[in-house]
Amino acid sequence: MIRTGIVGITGYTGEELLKILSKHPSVKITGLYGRGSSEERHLKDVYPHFKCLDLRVEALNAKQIADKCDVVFLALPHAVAFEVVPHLVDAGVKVIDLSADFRLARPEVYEKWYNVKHTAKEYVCKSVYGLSELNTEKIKRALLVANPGCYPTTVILGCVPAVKSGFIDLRRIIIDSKSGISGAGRKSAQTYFEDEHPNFRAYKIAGGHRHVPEIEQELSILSGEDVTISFTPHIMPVERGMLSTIYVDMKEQIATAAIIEKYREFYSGRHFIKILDEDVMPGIKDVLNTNYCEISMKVDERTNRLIIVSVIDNLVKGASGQAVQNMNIMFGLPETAGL
Ligand SMILES: NC(=O)C1=CN([C@@H]2O[C@H](COP(=O)(O)OP(=O)(O)OC[C@H]3O[C@@H](n4cnc5c(N)ncnc54)[C@H](OP(=O)(O)O)[C@@H]3O)[C@@H](O)[C@H]2O)C=CC1
Ligand SMILES: CC(=O)N[C@@H](CCC(=O)OP(=O)(O)O)C(=O)O
Repeated sequence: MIRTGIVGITGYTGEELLKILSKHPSVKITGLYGRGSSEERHLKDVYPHFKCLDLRVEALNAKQIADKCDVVFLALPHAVAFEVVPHLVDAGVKVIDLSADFRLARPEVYEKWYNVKHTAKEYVCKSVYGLSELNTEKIKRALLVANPGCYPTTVILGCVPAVKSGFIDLRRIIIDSKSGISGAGRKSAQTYFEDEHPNFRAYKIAGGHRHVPEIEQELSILSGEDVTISFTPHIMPVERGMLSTIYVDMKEQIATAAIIEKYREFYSGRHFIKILDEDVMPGIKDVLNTNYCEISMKVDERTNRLIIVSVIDNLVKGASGQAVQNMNIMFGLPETAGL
């Protein structure tokens, strides 16, 4: 059994990790860590609905975690884990970090977009960007996986076959994404439901969102060319789910059916990616509580633009589910184990 720890258990993604890992056939949960109280608490005092699990929540102590765990999931806000990661990685513990701290290859880019000093720069080059379907071989050998952001997961999976194919303009990709409120973390979600619900609005428009450099970095690596995007995120009035609509200009005329074929070939054998038939549109309900990403597309013949729609559950494929998929890959298990 893989001895597994979750840090940040009181948050949305920590809870989702526990939900998945407590039923995983190859996992024994050996550590749950939170803050708020330096005293150990029973899990059922944090989450009454997990009363069947006889587990305790402890205060974070990097050295103790390393002794008790083979793998640790970090479900903490950005910049909180800088002190923990080096300790765990140096002790040979595998780490899957759900924050953005190790996603951007250049620490100066991270510092600019996250407005915080990167204090574990030497670990950035040791990390692998954990988009499971695209970096499988590197993830197999990784000690530190930087789990992708939720918006980047829908967007990159939705457009990478087109981006790699050479038939689209890589400087004019327009992305319009909508996220359930859990994407903002538990405290912001509570504030939203108290003050705003059921509002629907855009935010951080015109290149203002920190997922812009992450998406551009990965699409540029995958295509071998500089990719530029326009990205507009929205909050939608549901707890979870994410839908991205991606508009790309085509350099030649290609029929929708031929593009769908290319996508199916690209993702052949990848269990969690479903390329839908022409004119079948995915909705967030179709993927809720699952690790699937469903993708649909159609060519707008009037404008010669390809329009792609990609949906996930932000807490599963967009965070904790993909993190477990990465753990499965790292430990040589079937990718679908526990999922
Ligand atoms: N929610 C989502 O859809 C996605 C989230 N992510 C990323 O995953 C990470 C976790 O997100 P999420 O679960 O939504 O966040 P939450 O805000 O719901 O949870 C954050 C967790 O971190 C703990 N925490 C906060 N500050 C500190 C601190 N200074 N020291 C120690 N612990 C702290 C919180 O404890 P306490 O309860 O005591 O405040 C809580 O357990 C973030 O980096 C997020 O950006 C990535 C993809 C999608
Ligand atoms: C709805 C909402 O507010 N979403 C968050 C997504 C942030 C997130 O999850 O950030 P990382 O994936 O980079 O950790 C936001 O836009 O800031």
